[in-house]
Amino acid sequence: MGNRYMTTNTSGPTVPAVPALTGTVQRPSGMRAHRYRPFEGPDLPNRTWPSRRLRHAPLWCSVDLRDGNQALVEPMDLPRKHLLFQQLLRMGFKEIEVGFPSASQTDFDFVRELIDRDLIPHDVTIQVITQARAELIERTFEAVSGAPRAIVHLYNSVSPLQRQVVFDAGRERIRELTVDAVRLITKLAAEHVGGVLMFEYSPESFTATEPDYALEICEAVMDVWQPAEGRPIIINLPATVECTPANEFADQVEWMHRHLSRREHIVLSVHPHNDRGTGVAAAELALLAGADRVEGCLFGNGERTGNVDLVTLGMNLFSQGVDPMIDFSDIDEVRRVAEECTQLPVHPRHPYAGELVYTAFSGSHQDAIKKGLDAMERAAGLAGTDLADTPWGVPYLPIDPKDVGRSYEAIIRVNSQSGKSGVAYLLKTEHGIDLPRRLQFEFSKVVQRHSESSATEVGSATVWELFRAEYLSPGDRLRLGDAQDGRVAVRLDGQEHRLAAGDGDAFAAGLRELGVDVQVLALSVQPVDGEPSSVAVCAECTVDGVPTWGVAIHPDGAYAAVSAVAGAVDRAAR
Ligand SMILES: CC(=O)SCCNC(=O)CCNC(=O)[C@H](O)C(C)(C)COP(=O)(O)OP(=O)(O)OC[C@H]1O[C@@H](n2cnc3c(N)ncnc32)[C@H](O)[C@@H]1OP(=O)(O)O
Ligand SMILES: CC(C)C(=O)C(=O)O
Ligand SMILES: [Mg+2]
Repeated sequence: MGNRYMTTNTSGPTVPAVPALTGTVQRPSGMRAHRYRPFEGPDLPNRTWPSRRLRHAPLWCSVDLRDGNQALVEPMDLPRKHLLFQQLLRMGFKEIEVGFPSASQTDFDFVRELIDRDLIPHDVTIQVITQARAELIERTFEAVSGAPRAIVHLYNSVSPLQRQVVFDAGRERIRELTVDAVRLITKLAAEHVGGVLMFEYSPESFTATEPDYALEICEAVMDVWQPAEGRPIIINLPATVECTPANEFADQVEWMHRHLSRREHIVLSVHPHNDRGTGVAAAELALLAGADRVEGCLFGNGERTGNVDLVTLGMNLFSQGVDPMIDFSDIDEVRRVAEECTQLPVHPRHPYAGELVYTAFSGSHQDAIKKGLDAMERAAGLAGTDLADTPWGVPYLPIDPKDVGRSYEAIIRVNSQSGKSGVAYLLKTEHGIDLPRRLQFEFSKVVQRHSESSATEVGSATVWELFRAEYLSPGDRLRLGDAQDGRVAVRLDGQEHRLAAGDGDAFAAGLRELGVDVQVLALSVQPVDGEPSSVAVCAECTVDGVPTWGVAIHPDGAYAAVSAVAGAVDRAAR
């Protein structure tokens, strides 16, 4: 059965959608959609990628120092390149494209410094890119001379559009140009002094290229390089401009994966960009479709809308219980270094790393998070395990912020969208006071009134000030004095008395004898950390038949109970 909302099929024209159920009729926008055509990918009726699952991390290659760098307003200078390189090493990247040394003196010098100053760990491979032009290839080999492990990465665009408008050449000519470049690289690689030299080929604009031609050109490249045991080749399939939905990219990758010869000697790599905003999805589906390796940048820096974001990709694996093989445990430091090197801010809502992504303002989210965290603590206590090793299950928080080096401090922030639980969470975590549920309702209205009138966020210091002003500051009707010999001094409506101070109930009985209509419904008592350690008492009372709360904090528990009841009477008169 067809999808009732479908507006096109692959062969027919676009027709306006007419959703039958809601009665809504959508009108054509008048935008010039007729100028654009979908790219026709390979026909792959028996695709296998949809039923696969990602169970392990791919090989990662950071291209921050090349593709990310070439997209910056001010490309990185040497100190910034070193800073980012060191950060990538700390995170555990083992393949790092460090530049385009034939294109810029800075990149050339950077590669030379890495090699000459012995800055490349023995298990790390640097990668350098070059166009298919002899003088640029020769200069590239000069740059990597003496490198212990290096990948020379050759690219040239093979799409029909670029063949026509950039190179003014047909398929044959482009293949010759490519093969000539690979011959030169093969020769220079054989002469390479130093260590291991590997080769990567990218048919640039792969996603906009006829599949049979992309395959033909990769086969021609391999005929020259002759990949074999111990002599692999990296075939990198770039979505230079992301121009297909992620599922179609997956089809393209699976098609290549199945058709490439010598597959066992190929590291099949993908290089997604993010023009449609689906770079991460494209990379994930490409891995299901047979790719072994992903090239991308931290936080999705790169040309236009960026390269695929390696942080999101890696953390997506992590959140499914798969070790990403990259260390994101200090995400704020990674973000700080990336921002310093690229001079680009990371969005506050950036997945896993943005300033606001572990923060809830809205009441129902805060309530669920608070309950989830409480349940986690109980579960850890019952199992006798460390909270950090307890299976994670907190609503609205896909991962434990502590796993990326964040604290719980910013999880709940209060504004006019917040409810009782957020306010209660702040009082509990910042001041150690666990409000009884009905008091949470009462006090959250005080906070709500304040946030609506100020139209701002209410920080935890303000919540505490509001709490003190509401519950802990004496008013005019009833004030307590010293307690002595089981009795407490009271000033009620301007008259001095001494009443029994045994507990809240006895004190309330004394007040009733003085004509105050007060009943104690419940007293909640809890210890509060501090110097000296104190007791907090929340007294649920009725005064003149009206439910009213009083709160007191005091080192002496009995005095705190009396004081809380006095507070309720005093508040009722305000
Ligand atoms: C998708 C990608 O990210 S690819 C990487 C792109 N990165 C960069 O371009 C950053 C660094 N680039 C540069 O500094 C320069 O472009 C250089 C040094 C590589 C070349 O500079 P120039 O010779 O001045 O050429 P220009 O910058 O105008 O590049 C266009 C020329 O390169 C040719 N070209 C583009 N790509 C390739 C390629 N992969 N192989 C061979 N020639 C190519 C074009 O056909 C054009 O040649 P033409 O002038 O004869 O028509
Ligand atoms: C792999 C290279 C050439 C690239 O950056 C791209 O095609 O996007
Ligand atoms: Mg790119």
